Amino acid sequence: MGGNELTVISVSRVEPIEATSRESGEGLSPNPARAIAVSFDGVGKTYDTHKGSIHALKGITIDVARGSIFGIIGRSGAGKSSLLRTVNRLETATEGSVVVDGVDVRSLSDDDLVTFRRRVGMIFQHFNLLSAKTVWGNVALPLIVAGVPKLEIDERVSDVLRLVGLEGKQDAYPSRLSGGQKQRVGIARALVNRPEILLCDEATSALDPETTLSILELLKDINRSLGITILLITHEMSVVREICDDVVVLEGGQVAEAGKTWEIFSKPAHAATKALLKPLEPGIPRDIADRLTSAREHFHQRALIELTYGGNGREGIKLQELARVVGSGVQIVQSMVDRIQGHAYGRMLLTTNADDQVALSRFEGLADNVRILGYVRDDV
Ligand SMILES: Nc1ncnc2c1ncn2[C@@H]1O[C@H](COP(=O)(O)OP(=O)(O)OP(=O)(O)O)[C@@H](O)[C@H]1O
Repeated sequence: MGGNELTVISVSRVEPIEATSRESGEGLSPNPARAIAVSFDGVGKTYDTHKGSIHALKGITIDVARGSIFGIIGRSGAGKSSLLRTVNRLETATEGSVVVDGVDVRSLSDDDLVTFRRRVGMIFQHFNLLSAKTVWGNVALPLIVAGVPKLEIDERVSDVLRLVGLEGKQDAYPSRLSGGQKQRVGIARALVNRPEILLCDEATSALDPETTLSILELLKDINRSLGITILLITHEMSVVREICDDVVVLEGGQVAEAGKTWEIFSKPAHAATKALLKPLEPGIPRDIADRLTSAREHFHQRALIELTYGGNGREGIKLQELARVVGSGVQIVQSMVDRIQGHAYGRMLLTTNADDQVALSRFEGLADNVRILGYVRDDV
């Protein structure tokens, strides 16, 4: 799609998908039962294979807020897909309950399941488009299967194609589309039934970074303007940081930790979360790491001090406070500050020739954590 990938989509031009949450104000409802879109309660999943039973999920209890974007992360094999697929019963939970907008998914008859699945759209990493059908044919298919009259199909398909930025592409075949355009077709197909929930299984993993950003913008737009709750699996932590309100970290089929994205990212508690977030850590610059010693070997060496902040509502390091302690032989050698959901978090590396205890007490109060990483020669 080239430049078109960056088109900002205005969703206000199309009919809102059946009033569900924010559109109708339900997302602000004081009734907590109405504020939950998906409730997993003690969910377990066991696969019986010829090699024995695999306990993919154990005792998963989490709520997904209506109108939120909810990230599911975890290492390979942690149970992310199994959990996501219990929502539209592509996999049936073998224990506990999955309640979607008040419907206990496990109790649905086959007929009711067909109707229910129209309320839950899904998009996939590899788009799952039918190559012999045009864009129009792919997007219209769920409506044709549901027996919707042709005129209405035409109207709804052109609405969603406009929504995802694919006007004029209805006659193209998937082989003629870029990865980003194919995923837009996948999103249009998922939205054409006017779902209340959208499940995304690694929806951006096959896309380049620029296209990923444009698809994330589109998902955010859909979530905000149409109030659709989004459950999203990804292995890209930058995707979670970019769009998820809440996140659950799975490990070995269980919940390792769950919470607001900014809290989990700024203060990861579980080893699995720390491992997943490691690539986002700035690390120690190589030239400094190479010269770092664990003990002060002679008085010329300066202590390398790490200040980390975030997760406590602190708005970053105040320059005024920093200025009070800097100036006396303190050098900033690396600094990173970022914001998630309006909360600052980050890390700063400093060197100082002050005595360890003096240095630590000086920087205490400036950050949430202060520690000496080692000692370097004074020519850093
Ligand atoms: N249909 C199946 N039959 C048997 N075992 C399965 C099936 N689907 C998943 N599993 C097993 O269940 C466990 C969880 O798999 P799942 O695909 O849910 O994890 P995941 O976190 O999504 O992994 P990945 O990131 O690699 O896709 C794994 O041990 C997997 O091998």
